[in-house]
Amino acid sequence: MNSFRYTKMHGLGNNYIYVNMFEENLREEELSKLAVEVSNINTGIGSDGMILISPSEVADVKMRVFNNDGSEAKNCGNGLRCVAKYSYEHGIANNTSFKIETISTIVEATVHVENNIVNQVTVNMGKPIFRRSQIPMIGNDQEYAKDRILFEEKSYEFSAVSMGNPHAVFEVSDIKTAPLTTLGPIVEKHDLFPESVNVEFIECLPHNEINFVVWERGSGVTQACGTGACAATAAMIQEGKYKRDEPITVHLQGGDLQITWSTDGDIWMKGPAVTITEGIYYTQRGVK
Ligand SMILES: N[C@H](CCC[C@H](N)C(=O)O)C(=O)O
Repeated sequence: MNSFRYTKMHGLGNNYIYVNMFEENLREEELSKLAVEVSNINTGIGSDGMILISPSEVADVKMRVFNNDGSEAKNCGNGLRCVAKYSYEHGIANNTSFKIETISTIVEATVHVENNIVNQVTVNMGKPIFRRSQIPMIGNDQEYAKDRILFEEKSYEFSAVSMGNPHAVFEVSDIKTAPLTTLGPIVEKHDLFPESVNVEFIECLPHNEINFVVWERGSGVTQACGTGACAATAAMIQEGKYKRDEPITVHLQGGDLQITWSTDGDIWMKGPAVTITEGIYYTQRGVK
């Protein structure tokens, strides 16, 4: 029987099993299946996926993200805040601001500390990508990718944005009636998206507020999606609904994120990170 230590953390209810690879050494070929195993609420620990906190050659720490279907993701906003919290509290990072490497980018995180505990984290998520070919999304290459999908005799228009990972953002009049669990999985695997896609339904409110629900690529409905909140905010500012440099409050099912797209081009995300529990996971897999 093999075992390894884990920490379960969440960002607005978007929860993952975090493994400190400075101390553990899980085998590369087992990672995808292990993510599926630990995410199972009945036979595993239960989570939206697994996140590895590893040494980096180009930043202070590296984050690798596996969805609960075992697919590896290129970025994760809620995961970045939890990795920042963990790294600071466990002495992996020695300053309150430091760099985190992901598959798609290197971001700068700043932890907000009270009595040596990190409750809030601000992350510079870098620049949103709108070019169709870079989402990636098939079709004629546009600078700002909008398209529409017919579903149950209604036409749903969406904007495509990448935050290092792909997002299809649907603006609807009321998210309570959005076809999240019906249209969400169809769009996730739609032929338009060669690498699949995360699917957000949003409702634009006055006073710089957005209501938001998400069907995540590789995990289904989650309580929150940090990169999705950034993607949705960028799309709505691009469409003139809100302004650059003004903080937008995104109301996700698990709580609020503050997203600001600055005129210098970077998107800033501020929100909570919470440690739920830590323990030892036992597995039949040859993980070491
Ligand atoms: N499902 C996403 C990864 C997790 C993103 C989300 N949990 C976040 O907080 O950004 C993908 O496959 O691109």
